Amino acid sequence: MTKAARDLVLENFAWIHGHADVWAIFRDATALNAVVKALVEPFKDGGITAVCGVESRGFLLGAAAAVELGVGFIPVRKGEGLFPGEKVERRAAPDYRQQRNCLRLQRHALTPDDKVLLVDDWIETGNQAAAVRAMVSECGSGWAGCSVIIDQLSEEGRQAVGPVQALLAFSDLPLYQVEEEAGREVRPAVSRGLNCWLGPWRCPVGPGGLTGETPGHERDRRNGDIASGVQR
Ligand SMILES: O=P(O)(O)OC[C@H]1O[C@H](OP(=O)(O)OP(=O)(O)O)[C@H](O)[C@@H]1O
Ligand SMILES: Nc1ncnc2[nH]cnc12
Repeated sequence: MTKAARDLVLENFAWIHGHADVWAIFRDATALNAVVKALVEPFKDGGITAVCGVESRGFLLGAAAAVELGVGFIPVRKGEGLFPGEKVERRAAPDYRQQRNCLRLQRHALTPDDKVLLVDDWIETGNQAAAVRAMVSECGSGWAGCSVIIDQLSEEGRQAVGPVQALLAFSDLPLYQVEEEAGREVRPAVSRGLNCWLGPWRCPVGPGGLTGETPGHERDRRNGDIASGVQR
């Protein structure tokens, strides 16, 4: 019997230092194949004309989903990379790491005849998806919704992104075993990830203090524990 996509996701998913390693799912040929097929299945007869994907995990999954659906792929760039032609742009509201991304889509990629499906690995605040939806709408195209591996949306976030199909809910993921990874007892293994980055920090030490970015300092949102001692 063929293993279900969600089982293969759970088999391959890993936490590394509190961060979700979704890339591990893509490394496994069987998991990747099953996941892509499962992501598009609910939309097979939905009249989708294009799949959108947000850089970078969304590029990989979105392009594979587009091939599976037999439609083209529309990239939404998040970085500064070269992207020829006229663009539609949105500064998305903060993502799950409190970062504000400038999302860009090529204006000529969409027409009013299009009906777009956004494919991504994970949706949390929904702010990237909401920004993509707004850009698609600005082009006059239709919106089918989102297909993702992991759904971590709040009810409020869900309103903004339209119908969402997911292979797993966030609560289906294994817990992150903090003390196992550290090899010593640090605190109870209660967390389902430390993915909320604190972003810019300020240390009130020395003349004028110090500032910087602390991607390595994360907060466990589940129990509100500041793991690094750095304050937001
Ligand atoms: O629902 P939101 O809070 O808006 O976040 C969703 C986005 O977060 C992840 O990307 P990430 O920023 O981690 O970039 P990556 O794909 O380059 O790893 C994920 O692939 C989504 O695109
Ligand atoms: N908690 C999370 N970990 C990894 N990628 C994500 N994308 C959205 N939320 C995420």
